[in-house]
Amino acid sequence: MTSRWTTAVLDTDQPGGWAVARSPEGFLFDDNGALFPREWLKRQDLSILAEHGIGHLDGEPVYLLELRSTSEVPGCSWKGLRAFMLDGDHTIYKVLGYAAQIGTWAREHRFCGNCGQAMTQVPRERAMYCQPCDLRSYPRISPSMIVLVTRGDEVLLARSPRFVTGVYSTLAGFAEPGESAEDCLIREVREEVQIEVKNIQYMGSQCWPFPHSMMLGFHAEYASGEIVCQEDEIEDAQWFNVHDLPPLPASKSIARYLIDVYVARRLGHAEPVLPG
Ligand SMILES: NC(=O)C1=CN([C@@H]2O[C@H](COP(=O)(O)OP(=O)(O)OC[C@H]3O[C@@H](n4cnc5c(N)ncnc54)[C@H](O)[C@@H]3O)[C@@H](O)[C@H]2O)C=CC1
Ligand SMILES: [Mg+2]
Ligand SMILES: [Zn+2]
Repeated sequence: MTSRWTTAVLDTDQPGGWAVARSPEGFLFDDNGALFPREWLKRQDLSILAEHGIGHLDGEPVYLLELRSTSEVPGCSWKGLRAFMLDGDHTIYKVLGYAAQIGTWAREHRFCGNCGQAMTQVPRERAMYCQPCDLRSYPRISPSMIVLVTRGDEVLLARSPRFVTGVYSTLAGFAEPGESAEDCLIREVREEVQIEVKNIQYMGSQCWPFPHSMMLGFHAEYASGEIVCQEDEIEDAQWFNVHDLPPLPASKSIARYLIDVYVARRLGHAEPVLPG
């Protein structure tokens, strides 16, 4: 099956195509969704910081208008990326997730980190360039490990104070310089719950554009230790029986996938598919 959405670096001097608009309040949308005819959108009263050609949807070029501030557009409203993930078409969420990552990165790399001078967009490449330093900055991606630790019929799930009330999820954390994926996973589980794990198995990955994580998902078995929650980071962590699980993360997340796969295996059900 060919993908409906492919990323590309498009020339913003070319006319036509679709456009999405992103402000501090999220993406613009109306009854037809978040994609607007680009020429129409550019005639609206928007405070455009930058324009990026980001790819093709069903063969049509798509651009991002990154705005300085939120403006009123008649008949339209603004909505955050998370809401598009939860209730929208998955392909549109992929377009908007990519747009959000490019918009954030370009906005945060307008000036050279080495000399402080203004950087420029490199034509035909997704990079910002500082001529005096001959320095290119590419979109930032932050690898994060996410792991479901299990002990027979039990799974280890935890709550961060940032989660929706009642929801428990798998453990996760950002890789630090000098670490392998496995080193990071072992350290994060130790730090967050003081548990040791064994038999680490890679399960799959997922782009998580909040704002620029690349989630690498694993399964690991419990080896030793008693749960001790990390202060401030982990509000509660428990072993839950697969027959008696708490409220879980959103169905399209890799956290949910890791849990659903394990439960399906234990109960002999069909395995779910990880949303790309
Ligand atoms: N897609 C999914 O199913 C899930 C995704 N996640 C994502 O995984 C990522 C990591 O999870 P957390 O438990 O929050 O991480 P974590 O356990 O490493 O703790 C977060 C702390 O890491 C530091 N930090 C923030 N950004 C960083 C970066 N880019 N590199 C290194 N350190 C950084 C900050 O001190 C922050 O308070 C987050 O982006 C989170 O949204 C987490 C759970 C589920
Ligand atoms: Mg964490
Ligand atoms: Zn420079």
